[in-house]
Amino acid sequence: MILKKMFIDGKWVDAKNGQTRTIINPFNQEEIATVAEGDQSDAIAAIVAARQAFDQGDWPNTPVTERASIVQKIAELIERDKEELAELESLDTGKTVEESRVDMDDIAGVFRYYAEIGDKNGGEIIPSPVPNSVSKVVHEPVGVCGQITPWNYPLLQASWKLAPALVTGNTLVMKPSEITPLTTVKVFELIEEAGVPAGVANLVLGAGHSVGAELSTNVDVDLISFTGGIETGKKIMQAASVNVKKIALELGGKNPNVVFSDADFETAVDQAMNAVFFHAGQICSAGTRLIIEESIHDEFVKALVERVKNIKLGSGFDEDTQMGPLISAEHLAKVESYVETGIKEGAKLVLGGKRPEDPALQNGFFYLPTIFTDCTTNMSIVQDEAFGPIITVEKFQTEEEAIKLANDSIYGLAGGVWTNDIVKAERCVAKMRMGTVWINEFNLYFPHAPWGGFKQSGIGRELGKLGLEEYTETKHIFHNLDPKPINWFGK
Ligand SMILES: NC(=O)c1ccc[n+]([C@@H]2O[C@H](COP(=O)([O-])OP(=O)(O)OC[C@H]3O[C@@H](n4cnc5c(N)ncnc54)[C@H](O)[C@@H]3O)[C@@H](O)[C@H]2O)c1
Ligand SMILES: C[N+](C)(C)CC=O
Repeated sequence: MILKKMFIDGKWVDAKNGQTRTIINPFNQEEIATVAEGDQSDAIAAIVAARQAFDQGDWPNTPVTERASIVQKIAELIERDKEELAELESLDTGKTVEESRVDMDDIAGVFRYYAEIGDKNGGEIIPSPVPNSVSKVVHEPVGVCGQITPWNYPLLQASWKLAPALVTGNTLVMKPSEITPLTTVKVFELIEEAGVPAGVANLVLGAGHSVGAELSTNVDVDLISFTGGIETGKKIMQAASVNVKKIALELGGKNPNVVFSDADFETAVDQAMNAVFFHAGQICSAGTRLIIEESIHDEFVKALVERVKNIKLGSGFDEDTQMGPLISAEHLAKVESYVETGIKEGAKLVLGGKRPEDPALQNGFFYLPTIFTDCTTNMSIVQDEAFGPIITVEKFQTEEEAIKLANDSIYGLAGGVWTNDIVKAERCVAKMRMGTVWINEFNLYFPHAPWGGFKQSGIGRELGKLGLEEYTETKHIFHNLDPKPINWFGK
């Protein structure tokens, strides 16, 4: 099996310690790749390269139009290699190839978007209170950026960091999740092909506690951008305080999906199902907390169960598969334990709650789509992010109650409201404490709109103009065109 290497200072290298890691397919546990397993020393080498490329290299001062055309070239190369990338992503994560193809289109779109807006952040002249002077604000790259990504959308989450960092003139060290590094390795091949200079974009593979921890603590890293779980996010925030790094955190969610009785019933059922069971619920913005108006609750649950029980589990490479496996044995065990806790807490299991019995699925990390009713906000299955195919159903009688239930979470990533009453919809979303709220929609994101969380779902925003600004420092330049002594202390 070919060894996938790391990319440091423009060279493909093995881990200094010679270690490797085997990557397995979550569908059948077959080995799909061997990759270098770097550690702290490789992270330091990459940070040194990125620091030198920023402090002494040309990249930060390269005209933004030139950087943008390289970012545009990366988008074109991703489109050229879309099928290979999609298949790699599905091998690595278990998601369907159809889903991975959609991801690759989104990813190319993110690079295109930042190539387009990279030169639209040119700063401004501001009115100066001093005669004969010029006051202007400019935006400069932050410096060396550490970028850490999760396993559920490996390349998509990487693209949200790579594209804005590169176009704004930063240098970077990226660490993908150690269990799903393959598409990120491939994209670094494309970054090299597109002509990004040596040392500007570096890739280190390895575990969070070694490579990730070094990126978070090393004083030569100016910004750390992290997407992952809340507990890791807290550690990174603490570590980053060592040199008051800029931090951007995209953390978890426990997202409410509120359905009023006047919503379009069929659409709401269909989308409630999609909101949770797409990618086996391994989505930060999955609509795991279904909050239904009491008058339609029973009928809605019945219709949902009828639809969900037919979801076809299987290989992401089979055309009729609708849901793949979970990512790992550890994650499967975590999901199983959430379900056990839910039962103990008194939630009513109405579907799933176990692994499938189909012999063809026994080597994969599969779990059946699971529905709990009779849930209350004090239950841990309603509060904790299980990150699996589990939906909890709560009911409400009044709009106020619905909003209270929706907001009753430490998280604030995303949420949805289903109703045909546009005034009620606007009233509700105005009160929902989340970074993204959808009306008659769920789980939609696109490059132009910012993404990020309220409350403990994170700090900062990715995508949109704000996603570009995360990678810049703002500088005020004041120029006195007619300097004279002030004589405040006399002559
Ligand atoms: N808000 C968003 O946009 C968004 C998007 C995708 C995923 N997520 C969240 O990601 C989580 C799932 O991903 P995961 O299980 O890979 O998360 P995780 O926190 O376990 O790992 C994420 C990354 O952090 C690294 N890491 C682990 N320990 C570290 C440490 N001490 N220091 C530095 N890095 C460390 C890991 O190696 C990995 O690369 C879920 O909570 C999900 O909601 C959020
Ligand atoms: C941000 N998103 C929705 C693409 C992936 C979350 O896990």
